[in-house]
Amino acid sequence: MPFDTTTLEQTGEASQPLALLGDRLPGLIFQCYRSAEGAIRFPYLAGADRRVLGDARQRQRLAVDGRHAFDRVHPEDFPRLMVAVERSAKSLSLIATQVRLTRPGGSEAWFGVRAQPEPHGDGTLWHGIMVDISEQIAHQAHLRELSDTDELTGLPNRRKLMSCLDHQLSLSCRHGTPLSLILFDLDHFKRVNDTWGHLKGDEVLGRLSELCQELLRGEDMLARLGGEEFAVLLPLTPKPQALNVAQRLRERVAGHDFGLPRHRLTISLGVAEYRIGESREALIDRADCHLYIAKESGRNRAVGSAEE
Ligand SMILES: Nc1nc2c(ncn2[C@@H]2O[C@H](COP(=O)(O)OP(=O)(O)OP(=O)(O)O)[C@@H](O)[C@H]2O)c(=O)[nH]1
Repeated sequence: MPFDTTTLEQTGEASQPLALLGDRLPGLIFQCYRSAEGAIRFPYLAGADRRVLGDARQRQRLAVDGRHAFDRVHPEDFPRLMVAVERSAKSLSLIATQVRLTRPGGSEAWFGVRAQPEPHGDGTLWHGIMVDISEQIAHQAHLRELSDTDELTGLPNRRKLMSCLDHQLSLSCRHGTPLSLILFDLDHFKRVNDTWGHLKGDEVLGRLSELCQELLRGEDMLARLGGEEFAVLLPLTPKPQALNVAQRLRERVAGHDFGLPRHRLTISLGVAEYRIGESREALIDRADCHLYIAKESGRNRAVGSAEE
């Protein structure tokens, strides 16, 4: 049965309040029809945000050929949206997803999409709603950032390091690329707190973070694990190069004046390169074991193997 686009708008008197509401509704209500051959049309569009799909003329065209509506979807979100549409058409299940759309002026907005499908003629008809959720997405990003950041130093915290480590380990496994981890710890930091006070200790931790950050490449991740313990994740880096980085960090800290009268600060470092297939914990344990050896063998040194 061919799809009649007029029937949806000719629903009699009862449609009058709905049409008024539709214009003012902060969002977008739509019907989307896809034929068995894959042709897409938007026979019904309403709501204040319908303008996201273009001016009146452009929207009228969508009633005949809806492909251009998808030009507004962010390229990163497009495949996910298409998968959701396919799955929904096949199983007649609700589409519930989030996509970025480019408004006609060029600005980008996140929309939450919900659409219920039903078989119609030889194709599928969705009844859907889209709401601008940009503020919620920004708020969520802010909360995520807070939960991933160490308050004192502004560095990524342990939680963030662990999730990046998981990601980098899977890349390393898949592509066989090297990956190294440095764990380091300030030597005798307790003395700093005991002698100059906790506030000065905090200041030292902040300055130490800046110093180390300056030495590292953009793709390396410096994180504070807690207390006076830090980690550096070095993607695409085999152990000899990671040991070089560790030595440079050590020298940089030992040569820096932290403003502590007659006192120089040093760090001890443990370095380990990821062995394809080992667990995250095993890698951390090996780096930690090397750090322990560095401490035991006199501090202010970088250790990359258990034999040292
Ligand atoms: N100021 C400050 N001190 C901290 C913070 N977190 C941990 N510390 C201090 O770091 C010190 C760590 O002491 P220890 O674990 O004995 O280690 P250390 O004195 O550095 O000795 P080694 O690691 O063996 O060289 C303690 O005094 C903690 O109070 C912090 O956020 N701020």
